[in-house]
Amino acid sequence: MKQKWIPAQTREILNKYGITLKKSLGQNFLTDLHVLDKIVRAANLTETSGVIEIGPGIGALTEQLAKVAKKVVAIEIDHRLIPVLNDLFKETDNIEVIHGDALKVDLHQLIQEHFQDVQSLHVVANLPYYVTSPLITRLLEGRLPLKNMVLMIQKEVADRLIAHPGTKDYGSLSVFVQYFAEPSGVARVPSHVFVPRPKVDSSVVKLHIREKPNVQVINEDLFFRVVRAAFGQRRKTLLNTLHTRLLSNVSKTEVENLITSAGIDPKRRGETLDLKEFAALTEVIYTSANQ
Ligand SMILES: C[S@@+](CC[C@H](N)C(=O)[O-])C[C@H]1O[C@@H](n2cnc3c(N)ncnc32)[C@H](O)[C@@H]1O
Repeated sequence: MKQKWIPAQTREILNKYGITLKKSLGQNFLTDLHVLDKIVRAANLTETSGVIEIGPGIGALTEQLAKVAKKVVAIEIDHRLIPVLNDLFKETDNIEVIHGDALKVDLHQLIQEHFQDVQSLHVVANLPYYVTSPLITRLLEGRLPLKNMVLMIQKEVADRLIAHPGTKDYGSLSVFVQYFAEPSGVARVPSHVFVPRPKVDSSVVKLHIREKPNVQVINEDLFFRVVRAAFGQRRKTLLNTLHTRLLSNVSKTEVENLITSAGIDPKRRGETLDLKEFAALTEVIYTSANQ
């Protein structure tokens, strides 16, 4: 049966299977074909694309993705939804439903097993809000062979992903995401298109995965430690926060000299630095520690 993905029908499916939605799993289901279509179009899928969907719910987005992509593999944590998805898609041969936790599933293995025959790979999801940051981190850090990710997330988090240096939303998550990807906003989504309505506003963002990271860094682990330290105390100068949070084993004057030698004013605040400046800072710290 073709679904219309309107609220009444979503409730009907849930009633039929005796499912009450769990807030703890971020279960706010999309019930608007226009929004679903916007998400799918943003991913630039073709008939040779593979899609990993996280949290298919009762399959609203899954169905639209499968109409354009070669194959969709959808990972759903809630076992109660698996029979719903299997029933809905029993006649659709390019959708595979996996019961599992997207934070734990071995995604490299999943790609090996399911996506040998695709020309581009995408992650598309209306993400459960409680795992947004850990999931984005896992997907990017894993260096999966992705072309892009199109994600519906909480508006506040979306604003952080695309934020520029010196703005209130710019933080370590912005730097992390912008290191691996080029993020852009796709759409604001009003809460009334979900069943049930979430308390927060939502946005769709697209992360175009970079072939190489945005900047070259001498040591990635140190780079991200420098970034986290720099944002650790937002109202303090870079000098104070780096001395307190990362370089307490050397004198303040030495920290000051290091920052200056990276071409940065030690009195600036950490949240004004761009990725190139964080990379330069990492280099001087790394070099001085390894002399
Ligand atoms: C916001 S709903 C989206 C549902 C559907 N894609 C839609 O757009 O209507 C999030 C879905 O993710 C599932 N989920 C929550 N945590 C998960 C996890 N760790 N791994 C996989 N799925 C998860 C929930 O059960 C729910 O079905």
